[in-house]
Amino acid sequence: MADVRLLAEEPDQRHVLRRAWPYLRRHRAAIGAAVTVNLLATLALTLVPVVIGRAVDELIDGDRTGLLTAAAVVFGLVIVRTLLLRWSELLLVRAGEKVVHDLRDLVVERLGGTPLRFLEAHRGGDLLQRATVEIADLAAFVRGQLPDLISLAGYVVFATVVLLTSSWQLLTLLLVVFAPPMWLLTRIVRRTAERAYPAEAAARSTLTATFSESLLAREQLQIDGATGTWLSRLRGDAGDYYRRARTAQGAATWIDGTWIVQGLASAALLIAGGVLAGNGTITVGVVVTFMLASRDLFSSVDDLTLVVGDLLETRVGLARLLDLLAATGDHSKQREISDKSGGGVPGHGAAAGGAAAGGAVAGGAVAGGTAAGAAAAGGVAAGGAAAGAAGGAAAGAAAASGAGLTAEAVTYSYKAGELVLHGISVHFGPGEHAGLIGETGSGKTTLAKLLCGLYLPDSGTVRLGGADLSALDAADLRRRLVLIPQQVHMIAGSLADNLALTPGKKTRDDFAAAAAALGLTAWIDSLPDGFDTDLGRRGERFSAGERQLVGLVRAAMTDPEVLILDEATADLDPATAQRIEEALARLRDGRTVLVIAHRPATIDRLPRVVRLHAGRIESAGRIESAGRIETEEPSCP
Ligand SMILES: Nc1ncnc2c1ncn2[C@@H]1O[C@H](COP(=O)(O)OP(=O)(O)OP(=O)(O)O)[C@@H](O)[C@H]1O
Repeated sequence: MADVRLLAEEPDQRHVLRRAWPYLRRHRAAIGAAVTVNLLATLALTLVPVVIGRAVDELIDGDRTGLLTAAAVVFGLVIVRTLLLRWSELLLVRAGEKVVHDLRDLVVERLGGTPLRFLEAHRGGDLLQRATVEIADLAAFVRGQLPDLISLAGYVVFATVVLLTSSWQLLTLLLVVFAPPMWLLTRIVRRTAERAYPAEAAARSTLTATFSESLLAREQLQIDGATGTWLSRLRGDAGDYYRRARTAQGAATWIDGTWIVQGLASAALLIAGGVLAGNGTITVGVVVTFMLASRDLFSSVDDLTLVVGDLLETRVGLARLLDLLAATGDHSKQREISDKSGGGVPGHGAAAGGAAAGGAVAGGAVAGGTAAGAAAAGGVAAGGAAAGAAGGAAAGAAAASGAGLTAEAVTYSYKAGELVLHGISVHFGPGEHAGLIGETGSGKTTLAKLLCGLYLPDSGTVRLGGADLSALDAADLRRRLVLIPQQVHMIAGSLADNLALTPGKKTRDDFAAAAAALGLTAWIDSLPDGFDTDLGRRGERFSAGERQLVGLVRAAMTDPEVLILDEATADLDPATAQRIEEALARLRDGRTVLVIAHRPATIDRLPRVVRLHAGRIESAGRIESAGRIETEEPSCP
């Protein structure tokens, strides 16, 4: 089984910020400005107890003007702090929202480009949780707690400096009475939270996944009478989440211990301050400054512990998000590397290395009835030459149109050690029309997904016009090779909304022209609102056959070189089957078409049929279908 990096349920929490930095770096100026303004606001607040302490001393000395000046300065500081804080909040929220917005875009982009195998290896609900809820939690933290976190942390630092400059004796006492128990409590909270929060997040994700699967499978569960069994599974997951959430809440109760520590520290400071002021070591004003500043310091540390609790929770979400970005980033990196490795074929078979084989198979050498041009291209051309020979042998269907599609010794497994395809070698020549048949589970759909690049083979190669699929640019590949699956995916909305899901921008005229070209105008006109017909959620008002008609119209607009149709097995009423056959007949001219055929009528119409049996091409097997008997020779070397 080819490597797919699986997401960790409880990803590594270490160095999360450092790992997040590459995604934050481009916003560093905005973040830096916001943090600076926030710290200036905090500094203004820190100076208030100092001014009040001075005013008390001046009052004791009988200087009433000093008191008035102090009152004015305090008022000024409060105004400055309020304005600066508001400004910093706006800056922080703006910078934070930009980061979150970028992350959201990146996740959507990465998930869109990630191999199907990766998506299939994970529960949809888990991916959804990471891509939506965890980003939303991050956004809420940025908006709600991040400004507080910075200003509280800043206050702790500034207040410590103020206390140190006011009285080292009282600061020493404070450090002895307050710091050790606080350090111990914070450690306990951190330790318990580090265990409890990731476990809670993982359990929540499992519950979301189970819940979303119950919604998706609701019909099936009711039909099978399995609702009870599923509900007990859902209850089990909910119970597990409840237990872990309680443990996480238990971790938070440790935070209340800080009140006791603060009370003890205040009492000790008051007594020591009184003694020191009494013997003239410090002034009463310094004691006042100390008491005010230390109260603010306590409540800052208190708030900080709470915000740090939120921070730890957000860190878990961020770590899970980074895990998703790293895993999906690995895939895009792989594609990037293969794009740069010289196999990239931006156009139709025109790139170094792939060019000769691609060009030859796609239209040149083979059309002229010789594989000589391809043979001259060396290594890559070996596939092309063989392909040319095989294409020529393919019931004379090889035309000077479309591109040849070749599987060379392709293997694939969904689970390690359990091969579903055992070294498939097959070639469909340019312009050839062929069928792929075989019993249920023989691997037809899997082979189709490999042939169109949705899966990458564990070993072996798939070539389009001689070029390795994995080296082709993804967007180019999607334009050149279209797969219409058994269950065409539809989105909520109208027929027009669904038809618009093709590369490039398409207008109503394009829809109408494509439908007309496939002989489907009468069918569109028969729909209640034509192209505006509402198809319901995920197109559930259309049968599987009608969805395939939508797929065929999309394919006509994309105009690919190769079309693979995985024929629907269900819901094919005679009228729809007739429409599909007619549309396909009109669409197949000038391109390579492979149909995974289930119905005898379809098989009969195909000039060549390849049979799969238990993941192997049945060598020299006899293909029997509705009165026709052919011999299929493996057509790849
Ligand atoms: N996503 C998947 N994860 C794990 N196993 C899978 C997956 N998809 C298919 N398989 C297994 O791979 C094997 C081949 O399945 P595949 O769908 O390719 O067969 P098929 O010939 O197309 O069948 P059908 O005619 O029923 O569509 C089967 O044993 C199937 O259970």
